[in-house]
Amino acid sequence: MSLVTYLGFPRIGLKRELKRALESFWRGESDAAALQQAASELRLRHWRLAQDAGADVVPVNDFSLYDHVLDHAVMFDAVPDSHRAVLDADFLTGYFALARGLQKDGHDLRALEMTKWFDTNYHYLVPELRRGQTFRLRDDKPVREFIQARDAGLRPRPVLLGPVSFLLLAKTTDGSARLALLDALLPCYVQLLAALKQAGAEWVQIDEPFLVLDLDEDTRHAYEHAWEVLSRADGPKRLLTTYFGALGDNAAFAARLPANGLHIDLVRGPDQLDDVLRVLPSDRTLSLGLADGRNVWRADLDKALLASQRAHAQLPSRQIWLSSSCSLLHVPIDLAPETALPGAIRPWLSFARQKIEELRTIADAQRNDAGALAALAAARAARAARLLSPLVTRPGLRRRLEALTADQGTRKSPYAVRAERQREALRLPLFPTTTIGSFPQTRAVREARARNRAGLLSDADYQAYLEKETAAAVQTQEQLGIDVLVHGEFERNDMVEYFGEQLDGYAFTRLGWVQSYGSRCVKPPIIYGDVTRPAAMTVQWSRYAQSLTILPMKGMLTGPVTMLNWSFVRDDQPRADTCRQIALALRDEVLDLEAAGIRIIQIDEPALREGLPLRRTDWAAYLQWAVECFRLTANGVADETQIHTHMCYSEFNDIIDAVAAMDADVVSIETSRSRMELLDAFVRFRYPNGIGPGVYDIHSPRVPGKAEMLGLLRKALDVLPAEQLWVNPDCGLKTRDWPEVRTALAAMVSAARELRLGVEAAA
Ligand SMILES: Nc1nc2c(c(=O)[nH]1)N[C@@H](CNc1ccc(C(=O)N[C@@H](CCC(=O)N[C@@H](CCC(=O)N[C@@H](CCC(=O)O)C(=O)O)C(=O)O)C(=O)O)cc1)CN2
Ligand code: MET
Ligand SMILES: [Zn+2]
Repeated sequence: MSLVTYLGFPRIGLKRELKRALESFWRGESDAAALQQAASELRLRHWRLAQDAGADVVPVNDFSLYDHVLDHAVMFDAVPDSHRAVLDADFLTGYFALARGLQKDGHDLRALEMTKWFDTNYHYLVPELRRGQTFRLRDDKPVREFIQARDAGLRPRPVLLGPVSFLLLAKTTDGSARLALLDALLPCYVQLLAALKQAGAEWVQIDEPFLVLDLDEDTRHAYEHAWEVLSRADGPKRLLTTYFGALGDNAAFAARLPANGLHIDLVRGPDQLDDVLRVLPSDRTLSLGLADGRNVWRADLDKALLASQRAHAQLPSRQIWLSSSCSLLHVPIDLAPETALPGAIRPWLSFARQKIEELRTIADAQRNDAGALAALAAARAARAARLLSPLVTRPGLRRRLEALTADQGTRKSPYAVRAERQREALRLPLFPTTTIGSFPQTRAVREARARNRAGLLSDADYQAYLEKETAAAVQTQEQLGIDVLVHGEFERNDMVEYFGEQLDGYAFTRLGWVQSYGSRCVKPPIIYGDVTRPAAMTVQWSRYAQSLTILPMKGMLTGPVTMLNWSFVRDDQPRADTCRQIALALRDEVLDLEAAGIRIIQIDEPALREGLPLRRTDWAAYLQWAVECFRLTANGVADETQIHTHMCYSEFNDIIDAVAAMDADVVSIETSRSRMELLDAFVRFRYPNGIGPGVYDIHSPRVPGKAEMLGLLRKALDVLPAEQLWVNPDCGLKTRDWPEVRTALAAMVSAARELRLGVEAAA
């Protein structure tokens, strides 16, 4: 008999109920009790939904008010000293101060750094530790959520982030070794496991995703030691959970760690089942990650059934669990309300709820349940229809891809020649100022779009409204004295979804929200077929904005790699092939913008680094095609046309050659939170092209002053030639308000002007 379960569920709610509850609490419009009530209802609703879909056991403590890594840091009291007093005085105030900063009532607390959760578009908060850090169990959230589910009649399994993964996700502020803190941390886990057992937990799920990465000796020792200590605790049975890849060379090692069960990801690592069956001690439960927690396609149930049968045959006396590959956090909740999806495509898809139903089908098919066998046949037919569907292929595009030549990805002249031509054509001052693209997406802008979608605002009136906003943004930038303008992106719901909506081969959802960080969500569009561009997508807006000013107006596009990494991607061909198709569509857009008189074109690639494979052996191949795709998009233009790219959230040391190979004329990066640390990679590499290191942290409502920005720019000038330096914020300004933006940009422009005066005086 197989038991059906999953590793975690989306938290935000089908209608983003958690977002609304959080934002209303932050605005002071509702109190803590209302927020906790909303959270409690969401948890219960999601457990019941999973149970109704066929789950036998539901995870608990997968829920979080903001982020699960932050929850663990707070639970172990691993918070900066500066924040502890507020946390002691009022839990939620302290918790959100860590997540978002706190500038109120005499406090000036910064937020913890935010970074990518492995290779996903989810962001977690980075715990800050130091040598000699002490830990104590200051909260029992996993126990409370266990009790809530238990009392509601469910069979709950608490989820914890494992001790080694927790430390590896953290950073130390003094550069000391994180894993040296293991012995200080482990007693918290031992105490917590005892409390969970006492509350009645039979199993606990302990996530150790780092086991699918390359491990050094120290980390292996840490794993052995930690799991040895956990095995001696008087706690529930321990499921060692791995996901986001195959265990690979860590398979035997992970299988032998003292746990009672092992979970493996059979979507990212379909070939690892036999390896694991060979090395897994016979007393272990095996949890099979069969339903894809990272994508939205219906599973190949025949294949999944076979895997499950193979596991049963090899481990006849053992329990086999059928589960999701990873947490379902990264997929939308339910397909049922997506009535607007094309009828031909809907049957191909499976969201969180449907994935649990699929697992139920596999379990029931094993005992030849008639309903399950019928469902299996239906799933088989749907998959076959998808693979054969004429909607998926465009022969014309295939021919165009085959005819591609290398020179299409290469600029006509080398950078030095282009830079000279661009200097003549654009006549920009030294230290040119610009912004990254978006201006505030105010409630009014989003409401106008929602009303237009609902048919309450005509297309003409919506268009006029957007033109008015764009014109006002252009005027504001001119008044502020910015050198290279942007149109503001008011017409875009999101930098990926907006393009997806205009490309063929893409479908999009109404409620397919996926959490990106805290209360912020995205609706990743779904690439189901060959991607082509039926018509120009941005030319009208760029041309309109350029018509309002004599200053250069930047065209603004999302790059092919980011379009790929932030969409749900078809799984019937290599990702590289899909990326090349998007690159060709965007190349046409770039050339259309150039033909429309746009002299500077920015192609954003914030997700290029995020897509880097988790294993080093796979890096080169990925970077090869990712860079090739960017070049195919960007490099068809004349020497005089200036290509910018933008990357935020990037650690550049690993990819600096690739960034250089992209050969953009200017790259803007996020550097303000790290006080220009991220610039190091460019300096060490002697990166030759233009660089705009961000001087304004746009993730915080805090407004930096001129002196602060000047300080950052001088730091950059210490290591870079003046001709290379651009002046810009870290990223787009869509999440900010206008008053903050005006003040900050005015300060940014005067910082750049002062810098120019300094250079002239020195000359
Ligand atoms: N895809 C993607 N990934 C990314 C980023 C990004 O910009 N896009 N940026 C980085 C950080 N991540 C972010 C992710 C989301 C948001 C964000 O602001 N999201 C918005 C939603 C954006 C959106 O889709 N907006 C729609 C829908 C807006 C909406 O809620 N409308 C209301 C009505 C209007 C109202 O009353 O507010 C409704 O439909 O009910 C629109 O503008 O049309 C949010 O959560 O609030 C910001 C940063 C990394 N990853
Ligand atoms: N052009 C985009 C913007 O300004 C780039 C965002 S990168 C996450 O919003
Ligand atoms: Zn950005």
